[in-house]
Amino acid sequence: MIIWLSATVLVLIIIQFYWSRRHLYAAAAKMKGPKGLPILGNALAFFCRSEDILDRIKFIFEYIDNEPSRVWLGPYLLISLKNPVLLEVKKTEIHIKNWLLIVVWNFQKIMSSQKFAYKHELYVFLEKFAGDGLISASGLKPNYKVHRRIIQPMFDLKFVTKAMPIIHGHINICMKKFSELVHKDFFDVEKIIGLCSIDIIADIVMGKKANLQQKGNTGFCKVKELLNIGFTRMVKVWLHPDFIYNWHPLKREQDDSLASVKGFIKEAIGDSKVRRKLDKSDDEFVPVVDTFCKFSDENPDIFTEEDLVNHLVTLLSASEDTFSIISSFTLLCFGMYPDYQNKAYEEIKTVIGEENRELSVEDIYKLTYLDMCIKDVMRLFPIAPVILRRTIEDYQLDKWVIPKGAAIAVPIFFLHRDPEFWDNPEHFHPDHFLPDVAQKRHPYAFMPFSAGPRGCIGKTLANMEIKMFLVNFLQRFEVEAEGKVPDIKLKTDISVRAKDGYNCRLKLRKIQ
Ligand code: HEM
Repeated sequence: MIIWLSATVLVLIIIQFYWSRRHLYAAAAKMKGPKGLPILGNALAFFCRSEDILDRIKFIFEYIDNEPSRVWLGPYLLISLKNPVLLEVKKTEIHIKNWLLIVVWNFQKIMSSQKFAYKHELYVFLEKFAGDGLISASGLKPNYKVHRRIIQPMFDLKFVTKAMPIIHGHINICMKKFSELVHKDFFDVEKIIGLCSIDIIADIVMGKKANLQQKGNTGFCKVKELLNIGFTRMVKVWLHPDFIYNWHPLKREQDDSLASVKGFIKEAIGDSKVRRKLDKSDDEFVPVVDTFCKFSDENPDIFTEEDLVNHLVTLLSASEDTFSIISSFTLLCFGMYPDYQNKAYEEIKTVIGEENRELSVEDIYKLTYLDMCIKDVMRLFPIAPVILRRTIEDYQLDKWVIPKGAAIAVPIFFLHRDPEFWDNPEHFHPDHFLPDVAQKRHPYAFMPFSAGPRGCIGKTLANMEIKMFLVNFLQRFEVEAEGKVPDIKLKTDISVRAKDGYNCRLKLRKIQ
């Protein structure tokens, strides 16, 4: 009797579950997409080693053409919008006002619309350690917008300009490390740049001297590990239920990494309290942690102690290795395509000269060819291969319905290599960004920093760091690498990376 009753209850629960989601199934049935299994959908594609996840994402998305297409990740419906025109939905509104018929072309852009500025439920696995930090916050709670409005201006050009001498100091140390490796065998440049990247972020965001370039990697704080664990959990649906995950070795790793990160942050907050008691002139650089702590002290209701920690975890994770990954990929590309490297160097020689000196914002803005090179690197190797937005109401998109509760998946990696928008999609080809060529391209065909209200707040800082690094590097060294871009094997955790490292060989530049 009890078995019969339990079975009936279970069946009723399953029916109720499917019935409540019928609008998702109806919408998905009208879309193309890879075949999946009942319940699991396409989730088993990710039953693989972590380093093969990008290949599996590629495998799934290669099925997908320019129409909205569906992928089921267990119970989650992801709708891929690969066509940038669909990311910018044209909707006609007709109003009758004072007997006049007014037709309004309302360009409701998915990427730039507040209506689509909500992160999908899958980000909850990042929220587990970064709480309502900007990257993981769904955006549904009112404090998201308030916090974004407070934090975004903290990374403006004024902040970056003041940070430039500090960044320059760390890059100088990095150059000394590179000069020890000149004319040696191939080595992974990211191992050197990565430490410089952490030294910079520890200094300008956390107000701490990590000195990893001098001391070597001493474990620092395990923020990268945390992000990777969160990402693994996002894509592997069998790790979603807490009762399974809590027994998995990743949970212990997560607890251990979180303790290390929070310990580091608490220390930085303590140091900040001491530092803020000292008098400072207005021109002096103020690390982000001090601005945060001051704001939190003055507005404890808006910016609680918990918010403070969550935002610092987020900023550390967003900035710890983004600079080093893009700079390393750029060196790899320059090594593989020496003509472009020479052209970038010639521009630096003309604009800045051959002398190593502190750079100004104006210097950096004049380096238009270098800018084109970096953009093409970010096209080929976007940090985030796919981003997910949540739909909060049914949305009619041409003949399709994007149902409430589905995720809009924006496959940035695939947009960036779509032959419809790029002449030479699989190769490093800075001419993709010649002004007259770029002008003709759809703006959403290139989104390395995402776009709109959930776009990256660290864009100016990242661009400046990368360019400062490359100017200093190219003034001193020539880089060589084997193969061409299609030979670089890629993987992704939270960021796209080179599977086999960024192996380059250095020569001292001959100054003519
Ligand atoms: C080359 C370097 C960088 C790239 C390519 C990059 C790219 C991105 C992308 C694609 C997103 C959207 C993520 C999503 O929607 O899931 C994002 C968001 C974000 N980035 Fe960056 N980022 C870079 C550097 C930085 C740096 C240095 C910082 C810190 C200062 C930073 C802070 C953030 C934050 C806080 C968000 C979340 C914004 C929000 O949702 O309100 N990023 N970034």
